[in-house]
Amino acid sequence: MQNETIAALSTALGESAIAIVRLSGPQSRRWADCLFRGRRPLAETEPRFMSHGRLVDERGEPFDEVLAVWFAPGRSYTGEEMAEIHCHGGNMAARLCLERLHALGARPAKAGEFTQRAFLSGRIDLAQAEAILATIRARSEAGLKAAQKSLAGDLSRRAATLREKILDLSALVEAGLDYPDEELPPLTGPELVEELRSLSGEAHLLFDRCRTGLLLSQGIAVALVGKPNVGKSSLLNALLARPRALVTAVAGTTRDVLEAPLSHRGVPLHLLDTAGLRVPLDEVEALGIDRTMEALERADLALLVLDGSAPLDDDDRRAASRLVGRPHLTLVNKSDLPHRVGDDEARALSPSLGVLRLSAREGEGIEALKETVVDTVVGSGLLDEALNASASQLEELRLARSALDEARRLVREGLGEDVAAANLTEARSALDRLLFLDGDDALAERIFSRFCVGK
Ligand SMILES: Nc1nc2c(c(=O)[nH]1)N(C=O)[C@@H](CNc1ccc(C(=O)N[C@@H](CCC(=O)O)C(=O)O)cc1)CN2
Ligand SMILES: Nc1nc2c(ncn2[C@@H]2O[C@H](COP(=O)(O)OP(=O)(O)OP(=O)(O)O)[C@@H](O)[C@H]2O)c(=O)[nH]1
Ligand SMILES: [Mg+2]
Repeated sequence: MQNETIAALSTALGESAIAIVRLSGPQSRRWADCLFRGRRPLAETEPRFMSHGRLVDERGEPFDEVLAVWFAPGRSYTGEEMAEIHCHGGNMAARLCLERLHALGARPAKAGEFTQRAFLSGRIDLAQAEAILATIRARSEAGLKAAQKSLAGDLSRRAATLREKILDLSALVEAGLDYPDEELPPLTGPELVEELRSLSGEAHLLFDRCRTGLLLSQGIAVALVGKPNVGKSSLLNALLARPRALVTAVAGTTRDVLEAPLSHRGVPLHLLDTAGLRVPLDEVEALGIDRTMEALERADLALLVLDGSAPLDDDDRRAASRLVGRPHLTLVNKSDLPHRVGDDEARALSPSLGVLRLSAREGEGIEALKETVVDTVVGSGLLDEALNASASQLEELRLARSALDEARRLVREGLGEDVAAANLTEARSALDRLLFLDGDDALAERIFSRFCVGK
C-alpha cells in the first residue's frame, strides 16, 4: 500500500463533454470532500454510487457542477481507496479542481502510476498492464478484443501452464540424468519425444496467437512494389476507394513512399505505395528507390505488381529478385486489357505465396485482394484466437518455441538428454521473462512510463 495520495486528469485535455479527475491513496475521499458539496459528503455515501453536487474553491465559491464517486480499498482500479470527480470538459474546471487537490497535498500522478499501483497491490500482473496499454492504443476492433483477452489473464495463464509443464518435464529428465543406473528410467526416449512434441505444439500455438495479437495492435504493413507504371498507385487508390496517390501514364510518377491506413475485417492494414523499381534515370529517382527498399524492410507482406497487358521484361525480373526471401503475393494488374502474362509465367517469376488477377482501374479483384492479404498474414482461423502481447513477450515465446523444438530434435536423434535438459531450462527462463517473474524493477518502470498520465 502506498502512503501518498495521487491525483491526475484521466481524460484527454481539450474541449470535451466531461473531464474526470482521479485520486488514489488513503486521503482520496477526504480530499475530494474538501471541494465537493453534495447532499451529503462522500464520506457518508456508499462506495461506487455517483453523487451530484458542486465543486467549491478555497473561498467556498462554486466553480463547477459535477458528479463524484468513491471506491473502497480492495474494490477499485488501483486496489487502493480512490475517488473520482466528473467535471465539465474543457480546460478550466478540471484544472481548478486539480489545483485545489494539489494544494491540499495530493501529489501529481506520474505516467501510468494508477496502473502501477494496481500492479503493486497485486490486482494485476505486468502482462495485464501491457494489455491495458494495448486496450488504450487499439486501432481496430480485433485488436481491442485481443487486448481484453490478455487483460482477463489469458496470456499469463497459458504461459504459466506451459511453464509448469516444462518444469515437470525438466524434473523427470534430470532425474533420469542423475540416476542413470536406476532400473526403471523415469521416462523412455519415445515418451520424452512425445511429451516434447506436445509442449512444442502448445508453444507454437501460443506464439501464433500472440503474433496475431501483435499484428492487430501494430497493423500489418503492406508494401506495393514493382517496376514503374504497372499500377501500384492506382491499386493504392482502389484499395482506399479514394484518390490518395498521384497517377499518371509517366513512368516514375511516385517518388516518396506514401503511407495510408486501411481496415479490413477489423484488421488494421498499413499500406505503403512506393517508387517503381528500375535502373534510376536521375538522383531523385535513385533516392526514391532507396526508400522503396526501406519500405520493403518494414513490410510484413509485399505485393509484387505486374502489368498484365504487356509481356514481362527484365525490369519485372529485377523487381521480383528483390522479393526473394520476403513473404509476398504476385498481382497481375490491368485485367481489363487483353492478357499478355499467363498465370504460370507470373508464378515462375518469384516464389510468391499466390497469384491474383485484378484491375485497379475497374476495381475488379480488389475485395478478394484484401481478403487474401488478411488471410495470408493473420491466417483466418487465428483472428478470433488472437492474444495481445508486446514485441518483447513475442520474442520470449519465439525463444521458448525454438528451445523446445531443439530439445525434441536432440532426443529424437538420440543426441543426449543432458542437452535437452539445457534447452528445457532455456525455454523455461524465456517464459519466466514473459511472465515478468524475475521482478525486474527497471522493466516495470519501462512499461508504466509508456502510459499516459492519469492511467
Ligand atoms: N470512471 C471510470 N471508468 C473507467 C475506469 C475507472 O477507473 N473509472 N477504468 C479504469 O481506469 C476502467 C475500468 N476498470 C476497472 C477495473 C477494475 C475495477 C475494480 O474495482 N476492481 C476490483 C473489484 C471488482 C468488482 O467488484 O467487480 C477488483 O478487481 O478487485 C474498477 C475499474 C474503464 N472505465
Ligand atoms: N487499363 C488499366 N490501366 C491501368 C490500371 N492500373 C493502372 N493503370 C494505368 O497505368 C498507368 C500507371 O499507373 P500508376 O498507378 O501511376 O502506376 P505506378 O506503378 O504507381 O507507377 P510509378 O509511380 O511510376 O512507379 C496510368 O496511366 C494508369 O491509369 C488498370 O487496372 N487498367
Ligand atoms: Mg506510383
